[in-house]
Amino acid sequence: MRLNGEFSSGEEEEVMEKSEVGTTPFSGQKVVVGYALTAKKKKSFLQPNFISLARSKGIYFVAIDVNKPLSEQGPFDIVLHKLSGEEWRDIIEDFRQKHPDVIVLDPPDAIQHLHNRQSMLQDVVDLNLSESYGKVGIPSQLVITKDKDSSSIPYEVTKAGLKLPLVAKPLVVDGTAKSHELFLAYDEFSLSELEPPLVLQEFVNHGGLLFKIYIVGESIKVVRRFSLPNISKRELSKVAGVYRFPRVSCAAASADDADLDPSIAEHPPRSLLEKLAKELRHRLGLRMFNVDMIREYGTKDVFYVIDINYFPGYGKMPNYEPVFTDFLLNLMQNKCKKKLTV
Ligand SMILES: Nc1ncnc2c1ncn2[C@@H]1O[C@H](COP(=O)(O)OP(=O)(O)OP(=O)(O)O)[C@@H](O)[C@H]1O
Ligand SMILES: O=P(O)(O)O[C@H]1[C@H](O)[C@H](O)[C@H](OP(=O)(O)O)[C@@H](OP(=O)(O)O)[C@@H]1O
Ligand SMILES: [Mg+2]
Ligand SMILES: [Mg+2]
Repeated sequence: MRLNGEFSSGEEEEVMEKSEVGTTPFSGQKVVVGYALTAKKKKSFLQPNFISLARSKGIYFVAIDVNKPLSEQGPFDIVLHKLSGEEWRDIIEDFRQKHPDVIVLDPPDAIQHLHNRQSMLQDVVDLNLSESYGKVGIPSQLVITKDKDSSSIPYEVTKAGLKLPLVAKPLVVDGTAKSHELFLAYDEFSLSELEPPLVLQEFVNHGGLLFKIYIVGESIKVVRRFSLPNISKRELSKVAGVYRFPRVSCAAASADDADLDPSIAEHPPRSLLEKLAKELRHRLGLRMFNVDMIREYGTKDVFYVIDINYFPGYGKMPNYEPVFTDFLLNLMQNKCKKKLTV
């Protein structure tokens, strides 16, 4: 009998027999993880090695059929999801309300908070980290709402006192390629070529290196990626215009093995990352996200968070297979403990 469509095992799909359920460990039980992911995400996240390791620990992944009622599928212990659109948000929220026993990763409202480049960074602003951890802020930024005319942007920028150069980012991040189309602006007048809604963020020199901090529950992994190079005052005085730039800090831009100036490449202090991750997990109400952080060039401990992504490309995080397997098992263990104490 087929249980909820397919199991993903890399390229091939397997069918799970109902009789298989309940034969391997999690305290003698299987853990069934329903997933609702795009084909791209499924490919990058549910890699064969991960599926095998998880299965050896009793974790099974089952594709959710978005065309069928969610409550009629499963039963699931955990639901993993990253799909865009209001319809899906309503479905998953309704499911959470009706099935409080199922761990939904993560709540749709909390994910939605990261879909806006202004609200995503607000919690970093509100953080009050003791300076002994290092300083963490966000670059000065300005939101240009949809109702604003492009021609008013230069005035708005001057009024807000933003310093050039600026990075112009689409306000809404909705999983489309367009929401990752970024521009560097060397003068405020050229910004009127861009289409609101936008976030205009001061460009912070950071020696061309970015720290990607992956958070999975309690676990924190940091990787280094190449980024945009410093922009000198001289360059700024000579160049004008807005320039679209490609996805600079993607996985192909790994700088983990590069021979770099230690003052640029040294990881942010562990104590700072632990405090930051703990606070953000709590404030955002999310367990699966990453944070893009840069160190201001010429400083030792002045950091800026420039981006936070929900359910990022974990398939590119070193050692993601055991980290995720343990994460899922821990969630189950904690759920059992809670049940026992109630
Ligand atoms: N304020 C800034 N100062 C300096 N560099 C920046 C700034 N903002 C963005 N960048 C550079 O541009 C890149 C893309 O910016 P950002 O991470 O905000 O975009 P994104 O489309 O959300 O990326 P992701 O693929 O991580 O979701 C960063 O990785 C960094 O290299
Ligand atoms: O540099 P990372 O790994 O964070 O880049 C991510 C990117 O930020 C998005 O989270 C992508 O996920 P989707 O938004 O779901 O497309 C990731 O793609 P993935 O296919 O690798 O999961 C990027 O890697
Ligand atoms: Mg980013
Ligand atoms: Mg992003």
